[in-house]
Amino acid sequence: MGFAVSTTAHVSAYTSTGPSLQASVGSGAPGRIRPQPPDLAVVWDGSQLRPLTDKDRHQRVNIFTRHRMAMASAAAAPPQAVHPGRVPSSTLLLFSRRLPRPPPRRRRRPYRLLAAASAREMPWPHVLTVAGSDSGGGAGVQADIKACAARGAYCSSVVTAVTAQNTVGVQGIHVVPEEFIREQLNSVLSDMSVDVVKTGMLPSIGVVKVLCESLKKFPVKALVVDPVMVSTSGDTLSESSTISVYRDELFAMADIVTPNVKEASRLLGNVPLHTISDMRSAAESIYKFGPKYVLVKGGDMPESSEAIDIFFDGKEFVELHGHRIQTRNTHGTGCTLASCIASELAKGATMLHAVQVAKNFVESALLHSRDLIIGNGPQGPFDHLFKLKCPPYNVGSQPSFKPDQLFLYAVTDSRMNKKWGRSIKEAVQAAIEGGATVVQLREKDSETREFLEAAKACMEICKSSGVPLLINDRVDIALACDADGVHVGQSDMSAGEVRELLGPGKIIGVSCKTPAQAQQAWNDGADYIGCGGVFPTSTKANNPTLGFDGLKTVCLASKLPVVAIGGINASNAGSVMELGLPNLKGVAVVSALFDRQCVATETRSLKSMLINTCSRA
Ligand SMILES: Cc1ncc(COP(=O)(O)OP(=O)(O)O)c(N)n1
Ligand SMILES: Cc1ncsc1CCOP(=O)(O)O
Ligand SMILES: [Mg+2]
Repeated sequence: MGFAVSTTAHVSAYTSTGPSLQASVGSGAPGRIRPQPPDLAVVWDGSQLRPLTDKDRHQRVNIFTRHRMAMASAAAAPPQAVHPGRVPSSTLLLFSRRLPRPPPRRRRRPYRLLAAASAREMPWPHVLTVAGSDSGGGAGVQADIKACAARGAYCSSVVTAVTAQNTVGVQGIHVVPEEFIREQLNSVLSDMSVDVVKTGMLPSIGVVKVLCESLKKFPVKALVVDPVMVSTSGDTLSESSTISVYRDELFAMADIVTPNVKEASRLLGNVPLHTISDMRSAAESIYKFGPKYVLVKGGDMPESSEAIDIFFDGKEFVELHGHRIQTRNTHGTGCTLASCIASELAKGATMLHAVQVAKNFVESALLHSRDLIIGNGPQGPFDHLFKLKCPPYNVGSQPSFKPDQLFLYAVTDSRMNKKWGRSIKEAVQAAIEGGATVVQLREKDSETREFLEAAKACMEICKSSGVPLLINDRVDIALACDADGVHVGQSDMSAGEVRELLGPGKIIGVSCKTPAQAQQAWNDGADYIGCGGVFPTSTKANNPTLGFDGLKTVCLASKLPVVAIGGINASNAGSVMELGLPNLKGVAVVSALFDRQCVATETRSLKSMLINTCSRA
């Protein structure tokens, strides 16, 4: 008897016997998750089964509530026979009665455990695009998937139509039957924890209605409506009769609607839109159809060196100014912009921020793609994944970070260096000599120019000894001296923004005191987290002490390797490492190394102590 368990998914068997549930012999291979919706979903809280709560829903695990009665009975009489020892608490269990082969000699049909998902598992921001396929790959579903990928969101797709299309224009359209669009929507929305739905080509009234019905059945965090009606080549993609249902039904459900000036004009009965003031009026009129925000895009407005968009939140207008990039490769910009907005919303951004990020992204992509040649027509596609070709991304090296480098993490301090009469360079040299495995320059008082000079000198030392050099807080200094990475705290630039600036090859650390911060660091693309202060410290003022309990809580929640910091020295570092937390990779130390006469000696003895402790464990 028992559960077949793997760390991320579990397949086993489960029987319902009257009002209570009992475990039965495990069957099926660990790690396989069946795609069909389960009949029963319950949460294992570490000691018993309980029904799902709203809180569970916010953990973004897949939750199905098709058989509420079954759930209720599971809660009413928790099965004493179930002791899934290795199933972590807060685990969502999904069961189905649909067995591949009904097992013999059982009076009742057993529930088969389909999957278990820990609430701690990392959510991946998820955008569902409901749009048409562009065979040329520049717009539609293809653009949406690339845009979401570039912005770090997962993108599922419901295809509403298949177009035969290239850089010349649209040669043919095959609309997917409405019932099959409904089936695709059902498949994705019933299973995949979609955060944001983004719409593109919705070819008919029926398709818009099917979408509205599905969204009522499966509500999502946000709906981004790009009212695609006519392609840039002038071909009609949506019957003009859909305009009324767009306005009356879909817009009312939308968080943002993103027409270009031509679309805005059509939505408003072909009113002429020539000026910024016309765009503002159009945004106001479209807002009255019910969306929370409107973005009227002015990229097509002639005779302007700028691409000005109007953002309206019902009260205020924001004029968003961008550069007009001179290129033929603009096919798919609308789809891309809307998908980027959707991705940012899925990641938790506010609407205006999402729009600004999306606009910047499109502008950068156009800039990088302006000389690309794909196809012979007047409208070429652009490169959504241009960043893969940008300098920090193509240096030919794999991201260099290895978690074991956190083992003895030396953090410099300008005041201590002054006190002991040594330069930053001398301090770093000594720490490396003593065996520091990574160095951080934490220079709170230095002038920028002086700091940069010192950082450049330290880079030379670190490079030649193979020890990564990270810069605390100052992304500008890190960029200027080509440091190996940056460490940021909760009030510094976010790790996501730092990643944008540094690229994937650099190391990014984030200070975290809570599981939520650790989760965010992971979402933002950080490489490690620093957690502390573990012990009281006078090096950093007003820094709460977490103690072992706090450190443990954060480590258990973190998907990233952790370095402990705060009041750590030779007498307590061993006890930190002896906590035996698998992702706790080392200790970060300031005063115990640098507020001492001989930095190299202190570093060496702390390292020996750590090595001894860890080799005993
Ligand atoms: C490894 C490591 N962990 C935590 C910190 C603290 O960073 P932060 O929270 O930004 O505080 P300041 O260092 O900026 O005062 C760190 N520097 N390194
Ligand atoms: C930067 C920082 N972040 C949390 S505690 C701390 C200071 C650690 O310094 P020390 O090792 O001297 O206690
Ligand atoms: Mg900081």
